[in-house]
Amino acid sequence: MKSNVYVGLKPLLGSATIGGDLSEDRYDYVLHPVSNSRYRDRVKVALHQHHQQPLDGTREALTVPQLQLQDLSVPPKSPEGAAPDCIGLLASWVDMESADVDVQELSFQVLANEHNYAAFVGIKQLILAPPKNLASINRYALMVARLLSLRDSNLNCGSGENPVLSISLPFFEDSDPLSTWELWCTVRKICGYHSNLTVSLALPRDRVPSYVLQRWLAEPVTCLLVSSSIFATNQYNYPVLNKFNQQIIFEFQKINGSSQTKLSELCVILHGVEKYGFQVKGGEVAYLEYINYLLKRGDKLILANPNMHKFSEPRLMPPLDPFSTDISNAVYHTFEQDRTKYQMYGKAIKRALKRLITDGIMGSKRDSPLVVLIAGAGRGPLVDEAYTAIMELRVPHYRIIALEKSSRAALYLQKRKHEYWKDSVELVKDDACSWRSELKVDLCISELLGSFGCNELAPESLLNVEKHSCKKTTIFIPQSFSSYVAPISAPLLYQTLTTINVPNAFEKPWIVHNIPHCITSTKLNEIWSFHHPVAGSKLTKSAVTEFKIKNKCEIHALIGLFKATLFDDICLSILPDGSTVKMAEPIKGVDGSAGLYVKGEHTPDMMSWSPMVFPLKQPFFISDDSELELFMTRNHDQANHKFWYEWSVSSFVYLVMAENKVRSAQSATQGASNAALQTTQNPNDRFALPPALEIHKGFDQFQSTSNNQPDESQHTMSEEYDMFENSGSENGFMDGHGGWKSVHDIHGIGSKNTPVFDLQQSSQISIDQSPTFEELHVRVRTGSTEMQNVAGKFSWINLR
Ligand SMILES: C[S@@+](CC[C@H](N)C(=O)[O-])C[C@H]1O[C@@H](n2cnc3c(N)ncnc32)[C@H](O)[C@@H]1O
Repeated sequence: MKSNVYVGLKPLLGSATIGGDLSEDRYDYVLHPVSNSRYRDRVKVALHQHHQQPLDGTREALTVPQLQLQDLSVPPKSPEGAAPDCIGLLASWVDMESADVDVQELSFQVLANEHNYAAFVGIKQLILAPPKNLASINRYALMVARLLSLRDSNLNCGSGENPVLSISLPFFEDSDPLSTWELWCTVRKICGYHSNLTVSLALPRDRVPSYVLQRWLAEPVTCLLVSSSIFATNQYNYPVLNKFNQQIIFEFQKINGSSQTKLSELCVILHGVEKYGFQVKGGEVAYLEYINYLLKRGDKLILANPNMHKFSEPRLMPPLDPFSTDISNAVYHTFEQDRTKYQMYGKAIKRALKRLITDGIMGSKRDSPLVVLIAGAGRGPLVDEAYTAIMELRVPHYRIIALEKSSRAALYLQKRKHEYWKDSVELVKDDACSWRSELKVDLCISELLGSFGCNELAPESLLNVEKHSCKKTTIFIPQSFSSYVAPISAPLLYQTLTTINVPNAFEKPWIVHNIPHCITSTKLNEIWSFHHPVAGSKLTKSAVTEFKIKNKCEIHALIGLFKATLFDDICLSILPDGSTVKMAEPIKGVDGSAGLYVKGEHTPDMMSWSPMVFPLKQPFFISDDSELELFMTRNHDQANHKFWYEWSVSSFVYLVMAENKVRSAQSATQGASNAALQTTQNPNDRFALPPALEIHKGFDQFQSTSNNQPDESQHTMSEEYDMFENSGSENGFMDGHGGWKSVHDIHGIGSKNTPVFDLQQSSQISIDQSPTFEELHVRVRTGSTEMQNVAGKFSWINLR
């Protein structure tokens, strides 16, 4: 197990280069601009000369000079150097979003030169300044995409591994806490979810809403930028971080870089320490010592808590199919490590046996023995639990039958029978689906549960036993189990599925182990459940379920989870702790009242099941205050011996309209196949609209209505030079507000050209609510995905 969290420093601009300053050796990384002001000046001259050429056919293409040794802030490293590794800062004085094609080209060439140099000398990561203007975000993103595509040419000419490009952004903005995430989402989408594109976040000055933190935890964050200005001092005048920033670092530490495909590490980068270092006890180095202390404390906590540790690699696996294939020995071995699961089973078995005794099903002087069946015994751990319980309860007359279809697992059962069970367990090597016996079972124990509950076909497997070998009083362990779903944002999952060498990977369910994801709905929904005996109930299910989505998000998949009631109140659950769960049917509380909502709780320390996901072929963007409707099926096709799932989602928004407007809207949408307009006059049967109705415009909408394009014909020389003049020196962090300040300071962007993403101005439209007409709530479909795995074409289990 390895921690992949490191500490870096951005030294004062113009201070010694790598290895020159001893204090830098205490860091894992130093952050340096790739080129210096000399290069900027040379580029400036080149542009000037270009513009002085006559505007006729003789004008030569703009060519930016190559980097010279004197232009470099990061000189080529000698291999024997013990200096810390370098993270490069790309030039922030270029204008990636310029409408002037010359400036655009110049900007690209500068960044490309820096990028190619970084690739050549082996710099693993380059940090890019944020976009300056939301209205021209497409130009920014396309420039990033162009830089990322340098990859192929570099690799072809043997220039070494291309560096990761990391866009620096504030954690959030007060006016719209997800606006910086949305910006990132737009850029990475345009860049095709490139695996070399990551984000570096400036730790905030103010508390982050938890949904924003959750969102970022699933994104490929490679650096946390920590300005010395956000530190407070403790009673001894040492620099310390606020609790919420400590929490942010800890949460990212738990992720341990596993949200990225390339670097798989996180660097906490301190900057500006020279500004306040003299004011705090311990000086500049006290900041580093404090971050090291936080990371050590975090590591200890993580290692002490098995539920927390994410120090193992993220993995994507096809779900196990113990129904139609045999499980490998290694998988059995892994199952058997989970003591918690067997302890829960042991408890449930003991309690069920006691119930059978008190109910008189088996009296001490009974002639017929108590019959316990373990259906799908594997290598025997549940037989152990049953045997131990029977011994402890001194059941005088019993039969234990271990039924297993795998002949290899049966070999282990045979060995165990002689060594541990004193030959008092009967072994049957057979398939539960066809097993016939004269016996009637009192207690039927099985563990045929998948991560989605029913996906390992427990209902199908036990049907025959229920029909032929059970009686009315038979107790089943588990008694019942339910499947739960929720939409998730999981960029790494999407990236992995686009590159994985599996045909139709998006049409199949997967098991995700340690792949960071964020549940984007307010609740998880129970979708269906099975109660043993299942005979008489339908094994095919079809469900429509709705989720409320409060905050804009991009959905990559549906997560599937389960909870099983083993016996009474003894449960196994992989629902996330603290989640709110909406049940399919109201359930009775202890006070007798019925409710739809319960709190989810993961069985502590249980590790056997990782979540299942049903991927979406395309990332699905959903705006604030939307509803997501999931359609899902579980298909048991007896005639064709085939089992499969199908799924698709649609998004809706609710509008409040005056009655006459609804009528005109309805006629406008008539015949439109992808738009559904439904009205309801009862606002309580759908989730409530915001009290003062507003339509929160999404980022895309802003782009399409923006009129901010500069008039290219009015381009002047003075504008060209602004690009160079605005690259002022670092300002104190204390004198700025908002998260952008910290990001700008990292790049030395002066206050004069502060990018203004005035989302407030553009994000809301008020609707006149004067109550002239009766208000109607209108449900408008805003998007739909394709139905996936139709008819089990790509993913199915053979029922034969
Ligand atoms: C998920 S494993 C659990 C095994 C055991 N409880 C453990 O913890 O190792 C399910 C077991 O049931 C067996 N199994 C699945 N379907 C079966 C069937 N129809 N008949 C008999 N055994 C079955 C599999 O071979 C496998 O050994």
